[in-house]
Amino acid sequence: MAMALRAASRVLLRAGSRLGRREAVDGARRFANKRVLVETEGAAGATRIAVMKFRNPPVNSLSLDFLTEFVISLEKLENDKSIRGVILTSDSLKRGNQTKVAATEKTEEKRATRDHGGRLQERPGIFSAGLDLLEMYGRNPAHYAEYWKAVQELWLRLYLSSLTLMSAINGASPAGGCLLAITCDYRIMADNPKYTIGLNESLLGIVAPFWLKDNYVNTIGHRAAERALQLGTLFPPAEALKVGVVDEVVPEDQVHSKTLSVMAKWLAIPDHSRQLTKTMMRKATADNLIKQREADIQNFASFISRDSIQKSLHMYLEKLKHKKG
Ligand SMILES: CCCCCCCCCCC/C=C/C(=O)SCCNC(=O)CCNC(=O)[C@H](O)C(C)(C)COP(=O)(O)OP(=O)(O)OC[C@H]1O[C@@H](n2cnc3c(N)ncnc32)[C@H](O)[C@@H]1OP(=O)(O)O
Repeated sequence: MAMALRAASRVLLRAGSRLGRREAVDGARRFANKRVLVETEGAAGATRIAVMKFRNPPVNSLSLDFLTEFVISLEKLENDKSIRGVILTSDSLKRGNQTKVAATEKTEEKRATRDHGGRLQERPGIFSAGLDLLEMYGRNPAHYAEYWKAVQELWLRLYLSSLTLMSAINGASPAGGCLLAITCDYRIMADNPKYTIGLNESLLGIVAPFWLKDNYVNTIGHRAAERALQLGTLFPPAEALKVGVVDEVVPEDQVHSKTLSVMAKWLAIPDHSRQLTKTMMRKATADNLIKQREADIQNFASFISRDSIQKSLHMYLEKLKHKKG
């Protein structure tokens, strides 16, 4: 009987659910899609916290597949009544023995950093490189529309989430990476001057959409957002803290523990009053997009299809490819 149970549980653990794999690890629970790993902490029956780790090599860009998996994972957590708080972070760790594959190799796999066993690796020190430039360059308008709908969906889900969301920013966080962070209720950033955060779209020759601009204004205020958006400012941690893009800066090895302790304070507040307050603060901003979603998709598709914009993106991609260091 015991053997049969063990065999059955092995089968269950191996079986991939529609949403991804589910495993039991050291008492904690986890499920994983290919690009998002979700680990939950806390005893069964008690309030639990989930940590969503991005692992979309090489730079956690928000590709269509990543956005889809992210939304599925978030929905799953929203539906789990024992989960009240979620931490967004990158799975990218400093690892040794990495080799950057030649820039002349074009496919996604080949662009990634690999270890000596040839396995794909995240590049270290990146929270998220933002929207995937390859989803916005050299594709057709139908693809742009599909992609933008997915970007909107993720933003709406995060911005209106009833969960307490925190970001543990353990790396560079430009543009769409900053978007992920500023949808959260609280942001803690690693104190590493190599990491920057902000909306740098203007440097790429593109423009942040109005709803992202609104989210930024709600976070850092109108004047600071006006200046930072025009200049495409990427703030190092100390400046990000000063302007209010992040709420705390802590030594890199304390980002996770600090986020957990802040989360515990937030979870001491009754859910219903915190959630109603959050909705009161955010609904108008989200409704502004909801009522004109389709027009926003069409605007994006036609804007990004323009020759001049494609040319800017091409130049930016080339610059990234040939940059030193
Ligand atoms: C009229 C108004 C209408 C409204 C229309 C709206 C318009 C659209 C607005 C959309 C809003 C856009 C938001 C965005 O998020 S755009 C993306 C912005 N992201 C960036 O600028 C980040 C660029 N990347 C970097 O700065 C660095 O890569 C980074 C600091 C993240 C990491 O540096 P590192 O040195 O570690 O790694 P590499 O630079 O060598 O990069 C490794 C490979 O990854 C490729 N890469 C990097 N970023 C991206 C990306 N965002 N998407 C796709 N690919 C990316 C990079 O090219 C390297 O590739 P190779 O190995 O082939 O060289």
